[in-house]
Amino acid sequence: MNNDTRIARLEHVGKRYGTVVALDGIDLDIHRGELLALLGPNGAGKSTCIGLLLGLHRADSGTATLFGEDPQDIGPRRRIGVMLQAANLPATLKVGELLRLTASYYPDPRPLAECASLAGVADLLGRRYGALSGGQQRRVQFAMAMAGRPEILFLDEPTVGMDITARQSLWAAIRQLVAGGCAVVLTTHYLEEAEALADRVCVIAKGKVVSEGSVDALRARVALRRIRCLTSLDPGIVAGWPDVASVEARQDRLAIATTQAEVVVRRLLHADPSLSELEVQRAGLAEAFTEIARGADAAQEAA
Ligand SMILES: Nc1ncnc2c1ncn2[C@@H]1O[C@H](COP(=O)(O)OP(=O)(O)OP(=O)(O)O)[C@@H](O)[C@H]1O
Repeated sequence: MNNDTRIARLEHVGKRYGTVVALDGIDLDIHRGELLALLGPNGAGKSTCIGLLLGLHRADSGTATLFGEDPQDIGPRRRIGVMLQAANLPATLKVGELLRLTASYYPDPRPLAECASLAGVADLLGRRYGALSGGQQRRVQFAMAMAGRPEILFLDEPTVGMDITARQSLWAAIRQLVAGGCAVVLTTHYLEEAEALADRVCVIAKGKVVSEGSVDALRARVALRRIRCLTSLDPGIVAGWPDVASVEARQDRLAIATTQAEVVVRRLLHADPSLSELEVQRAGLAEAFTEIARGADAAQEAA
């Protein structure tokens, strides 16, 4: 990607909390208008990366920059929007009041009605924040995060606690912001969320980037494919065939994992001519992620 489009950077950043190494010389670039998903197990260092770019912490070594400046300066901070995991907002304020207050911090705020409609909180404006459900509160936080027309939006696990409809409408709103040129840095444990939204995925483990690329590129690293079918074949026998990595059986349905889908499909059709509902799928991001994390662990043990 073109270096001129970089708007936020971590360069060789190290960060410790006492004896805990949270970031171990990490490099990360965020480019204008992209949606970058940060993935990684609990404690990998994702929130610490975001905290450094927001100017909430200082790096022990290396540098963090936002629009080429120190993230603790007010200039770059006016150009970002944030939705953190924990938001401590005054419970007695009404949603409309919270949105107006947030807009007042910015030189050219987005109109309140637009924020409310994008975040799906237009019908909550008169309600007290503290009386909202967890999912509704998250949507209000999202509306606040975009109030200043940010050039980068940091979303730390934004859809935790949301039902499926709320999650999908938040995804639609995120897509709309990205289409309008806003960069988004998203951390999530929902891999289908990264799969649905991300241009680029960075997998972090133990304070380092262990893998990086498009969703498709990461998926392609996993050669495994999954065959599903309805068959009377004995799962134990299929599990013993060459090239079959695993077999899961539920009643007459089999799910077979293999790197040689064509070979196994041919053998299945030959062994059971009445086999039906055949499906072959490439592994998803979830499988790729598990394999990358396992590979990173093995590399660390070998070092
Ligand atoms: N304020 C703090 N004091 C002490 N240790 C901390 C602090 N914040 C984070 N850590 C430690 O730093 C490491 C990285 O934490 P971080 O919150 O960045 O991980 P994460 O990838 O965001 O995890 P999660 O997916 O659980 O949110 C962890 O070992 C965590 O315990």
